[in-house]
Amino acid sequence: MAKHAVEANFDGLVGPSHNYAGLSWGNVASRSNVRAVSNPREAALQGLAKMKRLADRGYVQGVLPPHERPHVATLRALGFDGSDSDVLRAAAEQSPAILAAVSSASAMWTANAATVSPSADTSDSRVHFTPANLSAKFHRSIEHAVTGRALKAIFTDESRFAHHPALPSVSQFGDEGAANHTRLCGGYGEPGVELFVYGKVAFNEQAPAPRLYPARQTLEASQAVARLHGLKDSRAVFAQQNPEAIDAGVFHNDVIAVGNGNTLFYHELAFLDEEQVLADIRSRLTGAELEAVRVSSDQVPLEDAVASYLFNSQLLNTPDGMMLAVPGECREIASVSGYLDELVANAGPITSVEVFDVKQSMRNGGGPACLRLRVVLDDDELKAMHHGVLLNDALYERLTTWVEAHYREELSQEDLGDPMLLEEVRKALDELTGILGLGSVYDFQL
Ligand SMILES: N=C(N)NCCC[C@H](NC(=O)CCC(=O)O)C(=O)O
Repeated sequence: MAKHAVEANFDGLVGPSHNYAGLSWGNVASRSNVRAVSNPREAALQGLAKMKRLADRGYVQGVLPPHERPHVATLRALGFDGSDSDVLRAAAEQSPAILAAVSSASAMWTANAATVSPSADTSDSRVHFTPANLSAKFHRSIEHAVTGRALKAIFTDESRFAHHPALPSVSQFGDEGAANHTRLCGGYGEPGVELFVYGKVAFNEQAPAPRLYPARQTLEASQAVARLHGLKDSRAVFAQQNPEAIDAGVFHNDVIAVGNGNTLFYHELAFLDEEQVLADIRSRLTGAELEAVRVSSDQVPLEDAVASYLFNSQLLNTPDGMMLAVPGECREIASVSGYLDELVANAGPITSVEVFDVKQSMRNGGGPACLRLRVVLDDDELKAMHHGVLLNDALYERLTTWVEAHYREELSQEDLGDPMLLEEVRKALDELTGILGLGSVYDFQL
């Protein structure tokens, strides 16, 4: 009999170095806000407010810590030397672009932290985690070591949780984690269908691929993760993302589709072969019929979907149907706002829409769904994990006070070489691992 299980959402706490460096070619928002002055404090508080609202609604809500940025260890590996201040000064003078890359707070987008397979789907009945190598972008490729440490510190019991290292960090195995992975199921505790969406086939140059922007995820990476997690063929579907969508700015599948339970909410241009994707899911899904909520280009043009991040929403169960947690930008674009009104008026699986303000993150191309990693846990697994990262009123208050004490309200590209920033970050993060009870996860703590 299937066990009772819940979907826990782990949001990335925005780090104190949150800034706009235009690092992600192919991500329209990142490029259009390059060099804008950021507000790290507001960004972190917006993220915490989202977590709090969802925790108050009864969802299991966790927090994943930000990473140490600027990452001095990476600068040293690239040949900058001397004291930490010397390293920062030299990087700022010789290569502001490298300094910006090692200063990004991009670990906040935890949909890219890892791929997670629930125990109901895996051959050894453990929850499997593979941190994403994020090899497509230098600034993100340095995340997986600390991400892996944090996940191991939270999910420690080896009899229940299996941790794999990230895939080899080369473009052929480019892996962007849960942003290109969604799970359809009857109930969370029942075996589900894991949909892996890839942008290109690495070892077949004839296969369709985007022309303008990079495909960050390969089929080979998705298949490797499915193998590592012990997913049977009957549990996994591999589908190619529509190259046209990637070239329109859909750099991850979660910018054009989101699934929850038996429901797949997607744009008609999401997949290269829509009919095949639906057929593959339908033939594997047990215990429920697939509800395909398809949005046509007539209803919402692709460019409006990208600009509003309509599909980068969280799709959550409520006692009466599903709730779509959308970014505020969805109400600013007429086609999308009108579509949302129709969606809830129709008698479909999505019965309500709630708006969340995550503008600081959105300006770097990160909506509500980018900010969270979903981990389905049965009751015993939930009991076994480390509870210090689960948000309750007390933790929310503590983290809010912590942000207010340590975060700046303005950060420009010129500030990244300031040795004081590094000191502030380390002091804040050292305190944070204490608040969350995580032990030592950062290089400067080891
Ligand atoms: N869709 C999901 N799941 N995640 C969104 C990630 C946004 C992130 N932006 C950035 O890394 C921009 C950083 C900058 O330009 O400063 C990225 O492109 O990888």
